[in-house]
Amino acid sequence: NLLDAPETDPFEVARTAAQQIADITGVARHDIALTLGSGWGKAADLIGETTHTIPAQQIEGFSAPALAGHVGTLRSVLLPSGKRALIIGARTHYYEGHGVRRVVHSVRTAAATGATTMILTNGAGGIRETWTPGTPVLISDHINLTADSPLEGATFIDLTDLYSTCLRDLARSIVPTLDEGVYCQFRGPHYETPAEVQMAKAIGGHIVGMSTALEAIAARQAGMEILGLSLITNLAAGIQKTPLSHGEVIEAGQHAEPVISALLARIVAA
Ligand SMILES: Nc1nc2[nH]c(I)nc2c(=O)[nH]1
Repeated sequence: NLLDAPETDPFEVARTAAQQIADITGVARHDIALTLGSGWGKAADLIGETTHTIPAQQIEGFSAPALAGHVGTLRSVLLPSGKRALIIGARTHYYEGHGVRRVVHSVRTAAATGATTMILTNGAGGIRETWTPGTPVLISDHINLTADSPLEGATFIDLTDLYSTCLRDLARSIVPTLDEGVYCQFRGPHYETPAEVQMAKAIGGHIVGMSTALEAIAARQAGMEILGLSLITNLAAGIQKTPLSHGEVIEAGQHAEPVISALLARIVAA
């Protein structure tokens, strides 16, 4: 993959990818982009009319998906407002070991298509006991525990209000019961030990996951306004008394799907 070569300019690859998307879809500019994580896949069908579905590996810099439950496609969706949404169903996770450039390529590509709003969704573990599996929560801030960054060189970027207060207020105006929390991105692919979950809690985290933080930093670098949403599919290790199972996680996501997809559709329509 082009992005693996150090001398490659990742923004050049994103511009190429964006041009390919424009050529294939005939859509010169997309206004909003959404990355749909575990449990959020149905939202694409509810937010508007999909006019084009592109296998992600056809686009420069994207690779085939590594995880069951994730589809490797890019979709152009016509919203009722006439605006265009780019739906990224081809997330690369940091734990795949392809490097941080590949993790954030989809965000950089979305920005290059013209999108100014980035909605990042994921499936995650909850530290708050009140969040039963299937609960969607707004991300208010993040703690990046990957010890990595998508930024290269002396690019000092401010991350204040990274998860737009304005967009969170909008989401809450639609669903007042929406809670929020601080998202901790771990490297994975292992889930946290109970001690690590207690550490995350002690440092101010409420949600544990393996995505999103690095993507949000890249979205801020691209000047996008960001909304983050986690679907709590399990209580984090040690918070619940039984061991975690990937099957349980997928099942909780599928169960919550219609509810959270409708929520996302209403936020996008607003
Ligand atoms: N790190 C981490 N990632 C997750 N993704 C999902 I779905 N559940 C979890 C979890 O409990 N921990």
